[in-house]
Amino acid sequence: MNHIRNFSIIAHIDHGKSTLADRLIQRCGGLSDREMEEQVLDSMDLEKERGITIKAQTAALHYKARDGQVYNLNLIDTPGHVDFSYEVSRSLSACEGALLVVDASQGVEAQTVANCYTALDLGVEVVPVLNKMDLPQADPENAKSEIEDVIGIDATDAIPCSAKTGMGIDDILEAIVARIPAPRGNPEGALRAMIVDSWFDSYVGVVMLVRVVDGRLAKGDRIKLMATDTTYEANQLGVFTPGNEPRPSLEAGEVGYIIAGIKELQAAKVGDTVTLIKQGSGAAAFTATEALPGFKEIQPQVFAGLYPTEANQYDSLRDALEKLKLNDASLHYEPEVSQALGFGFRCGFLGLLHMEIVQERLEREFDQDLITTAPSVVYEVLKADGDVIMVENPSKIPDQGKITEIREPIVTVHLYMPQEYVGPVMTLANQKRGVQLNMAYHGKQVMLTYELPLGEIVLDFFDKLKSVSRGYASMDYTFKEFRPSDVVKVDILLNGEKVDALSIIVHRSQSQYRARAVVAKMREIISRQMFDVAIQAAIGANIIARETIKALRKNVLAKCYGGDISRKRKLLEKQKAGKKRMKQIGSVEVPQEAFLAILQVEE
Ligand SMILES: Nc1nc2c(ncn2[C@@H]2O[C@H](COP(=O)(O)OP(=O)(O)OP(=O)(O)O)[C@@H](O)[C@H]2O)c(=O)[nH]1
Repeated sequence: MNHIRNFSIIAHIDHGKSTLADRLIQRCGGLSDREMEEQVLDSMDLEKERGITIKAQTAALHYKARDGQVYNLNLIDTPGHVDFSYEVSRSLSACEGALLVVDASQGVEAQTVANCYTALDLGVEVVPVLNKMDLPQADPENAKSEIEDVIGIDATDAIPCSAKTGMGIDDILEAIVARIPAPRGNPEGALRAMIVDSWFDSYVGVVMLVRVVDGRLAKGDRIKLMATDTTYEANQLGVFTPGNEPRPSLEAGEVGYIIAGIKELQAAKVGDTVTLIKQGSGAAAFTATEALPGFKEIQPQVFAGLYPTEANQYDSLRDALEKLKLNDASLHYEPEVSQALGFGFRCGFLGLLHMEIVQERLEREFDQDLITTAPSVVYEVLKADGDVIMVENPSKIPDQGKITEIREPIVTVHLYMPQEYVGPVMTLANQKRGVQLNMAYHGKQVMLTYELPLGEIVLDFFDKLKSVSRGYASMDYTFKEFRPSDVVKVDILLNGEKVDALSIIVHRSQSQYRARAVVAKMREIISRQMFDVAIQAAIGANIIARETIKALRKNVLAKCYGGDISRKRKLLEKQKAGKKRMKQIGSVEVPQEAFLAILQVEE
């Protein structure tokens, strides 16, 4: 164990995390120059385009240090967005150290701060690295003082490097060996290995990436997953280099994979503990009695309806969701019927980004044409008859007369920002019905603690936070409780017909304002039809806002004179193409954007 170092890389987008990881892998002999051309660690196309790493991956490196000893360095990749903060905390907890990569020409950026605090909270040793030193505008002194002021760790020994030219790479490897502690844990104890990540492979089933904390696992051992209380046989073990390399066993301190014939990703939950089951005398000593700390059951936070634009595409949407779910345990879905949209699915996501990713993959990889309804959180409703129900779909909230109380989810939010943005961030949090709990200083960095309704956060809080702080503020949040709140359902009516898929839930104090804004936005979005279209918003039977889209006076073809067939055809084709992502509701054509009007309302 003395020769093992487990570390991850914390970096702001574009500061060079992937380039540095590839450089370390290359230096340790894992990659040829040709492979180096392709960045390896970000494997999904989508991730590349968005620049975020969604699936944690790993590489076991062998490094011969200046002391002549060979070390086994395990790089564990971490995802980088607030929706995935639980995964981040699990992958960081599998490490003893983390490289904090800061672009020396840019200085510290907000996104890294929250992850850095997570690492420090977990007792992970943070080693600052100043990247992009080859750039003429690199300013290492400034970057160092920002690390000290903003993050509050000593940056005297920050390592200057260039992932691009290779400068400083050996110094980083030496620092990993010298400054990051070797893993602790009991090699003789009962096996406890934490699932850092898991994914589905169509050939071998579920692959679990684990960090062995105590004990030892050998090929063929029977294992138990403690949270789900299921048992399997560990029929393949190995490490990633970053390609997979089979091993007969995994020892305490190591990071590697287990393949155990698991068919369903839900069985191998991130953060769960793997232990051993053995038969015979003294067998009990191999089975851990206590799981590793930190496991959490991940619940979807945001729900939205996904509907095919064409009714006959329902089966293919279901197949696509099924396939996506194979590799995304946090995606939930169940069939749902909407009067307006027909058959579709109510889906649960970790957050808005996760929702966007799923939607995009369905469209791109599975060729689905979708209508997505506005995202909503889950509400707890106490009905007049004493029943308590959970409601994930605004249109399913019972009529007002049948409700005693609606409780909305409240989260505790930590907001991190440089001092000068405290004012605007507080204003934003107050606007969103936040209650301030605390304010703490870390150097020039401030941490505000608030309680906020999750419903306000999922709408646009993150984007607003970024815009009021010029990108410098960051946040993380955890669920606290359901709390009674004066929220109401606002229905939207098109030509007098209630459209269930357009219902939203808002706080009563904002209902007038938001209803008016949504209706006005929809008037802009829905194009003129052959007849007048009335858009109304109502709470129960009370209409609280109204707009009218005036009928088109001429039809499209009237614009074409005489018999210019080709022009007519072009126009019609254009209309047809424009029909995509539209839904006929009653006699009104409603485009996708109209369903998301609530997201576009400015405060
Ligand atoms: N000049 C210079 N450019 C670098 C260096 N390291 C990385 N880059 C460039 O910076 C950009 C971002 O690098 P990435 O490695 O993709 O950054 P990342 O942090 O992994 O970004 P994401 O994958 O988007 O999170 C790329 O265009 C790299 O070529 C460096 O040391 N010097």
